[in-house]
Amino acid sequence: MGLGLAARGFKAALTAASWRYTGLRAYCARMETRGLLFRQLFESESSTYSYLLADVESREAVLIDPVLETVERDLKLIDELGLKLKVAANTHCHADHITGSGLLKQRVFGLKSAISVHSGAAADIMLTEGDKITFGRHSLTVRETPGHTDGCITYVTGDQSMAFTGDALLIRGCGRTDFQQGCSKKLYESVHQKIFTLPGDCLVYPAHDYKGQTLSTVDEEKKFNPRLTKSLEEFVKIMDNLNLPKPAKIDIAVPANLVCGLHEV
Ligand SMILES: N[C@@H](CCC(=O)N[C@@H](CSS)C(=O)NCC(=O)O)C(=O)O
Ligand SMILES: [Fe+2]
Repeated sequence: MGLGLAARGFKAALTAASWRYTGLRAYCARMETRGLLFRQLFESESSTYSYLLADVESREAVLIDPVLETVERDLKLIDELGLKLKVAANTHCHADHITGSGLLKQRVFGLKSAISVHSGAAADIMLTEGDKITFGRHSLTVRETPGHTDGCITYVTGDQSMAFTGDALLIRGCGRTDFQQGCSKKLYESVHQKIFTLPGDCLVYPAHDYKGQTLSTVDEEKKFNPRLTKSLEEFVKIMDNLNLPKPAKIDIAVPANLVCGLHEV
């Protein structure tokens, strides 16, 4: 007997979900054969992605954009995987949530926080263009990508196969430019000069996604991003007319993030 319509839909959804799950697991496993351990982590209230990267051999690890509310979850995972967390690396001074960097520093001996020197925020490591964060045999190179904020940076893996773009480039979108020194012209130039010049198959991992997507590629965004495929003039017009409500936590998040997340750096 054939499946009913609803049952068929359910089966298709299940197959897609399990494919996504096994696909992601297979992808992580494939990277581990290259000596890089990788996990994408999600905080649902702010729709923020954090990224855990570690050297399989030395177990040294970096956590990109940790969130205060998920510090205990992340520490448990780091402990379970037997990793030594070296750096909490921020892509920018976030306006919508408090970074986990300060609390992590209290919990992990020797851990260093990192942020751009242009962010106006305090951290142990103040980053500029070309700087490298090293963990075991791996490293992340800093590309300055201002525009959403002055201190936005993109972290790129040594083989240029992954870029952690913060809020500069989101999947089929980009960070807003209406507060925190935002400048749409600067953002357009940053994305075109510093991200779209990476290899086409370089995977793009943003700091947020509001539509349930997890990653993209440079080629995909060059082709399908509805804002950044436009001319500069059209882009500026789009950004001037987003009319987004300001992030609910902006008044507590920005001051906290300027001091690395409520805690002493
Ligand atoms: N509703 C959220 C804030 C959503 C928001 O403004 N997101 C920022 C990134 S966090 S600074 C953004 O740039 N969005 C771009 C867009 O096109 O949505 C909250 O209240 O926290
Ligand atoms: Fe942001």
